[in-house]
Amino acid sequence: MSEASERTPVDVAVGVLVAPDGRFLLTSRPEGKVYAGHWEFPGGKLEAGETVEEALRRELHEELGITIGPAEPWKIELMDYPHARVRLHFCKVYAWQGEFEMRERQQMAWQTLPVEVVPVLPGTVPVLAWFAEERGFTGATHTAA
Ligand SMILES: Nc1nc2c([nH]c(=O)n2[C@H]2C[C@H](O)[C@@H](COP(=O)(O)OP(=O)(O)OP(=O)(O)O)O2)c(=O)[nH]1
Repeated sequence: MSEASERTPVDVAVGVLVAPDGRFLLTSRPEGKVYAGHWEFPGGKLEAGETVEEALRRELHEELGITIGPAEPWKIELMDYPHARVRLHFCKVYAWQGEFEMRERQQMAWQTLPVEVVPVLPGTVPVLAWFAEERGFTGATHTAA
């Protein structure tokens, strides 16, 4: 792969599931993926022809076994990793149906600020800062790995 195509951003749909009590869902990256064991918001790459919402609905069904209601676009963030450049489309989701099943043997944790699980994925850190701003939370949002 040429350097230029390696650095073309890959679009990723990411779900920020918010429960009625304000807690949000983090999941750990499965074994075998880059950053395995790091905590993130669940989601994955768009497939050809998919919208962000379609990709999110598919990914959360594949990974967590749930069917999401509407996905509300929230923020877009570009991240440069050594392995890839990704454009993260964070969407808030307030409604879903079905029981959670960790279909990739990942772990899940409902969290609030400050986040207790460690380590969090670098691409997750800005989201915690947006939550802090929204919620008037001051102080460290997470424990640095
Ligand atoms: N799901 C998710 N991915 C994130 C977040 N922050 C962040 O930088 N990323 C990055 C990590 C990965 O490079 C990319 C997502 O790709 P992935 O490998 O999880 O997606 P996928 O499930 O489609 O994977 P695969 O089929 O290619 O194995 O986005 C986040 O909060 N959630």
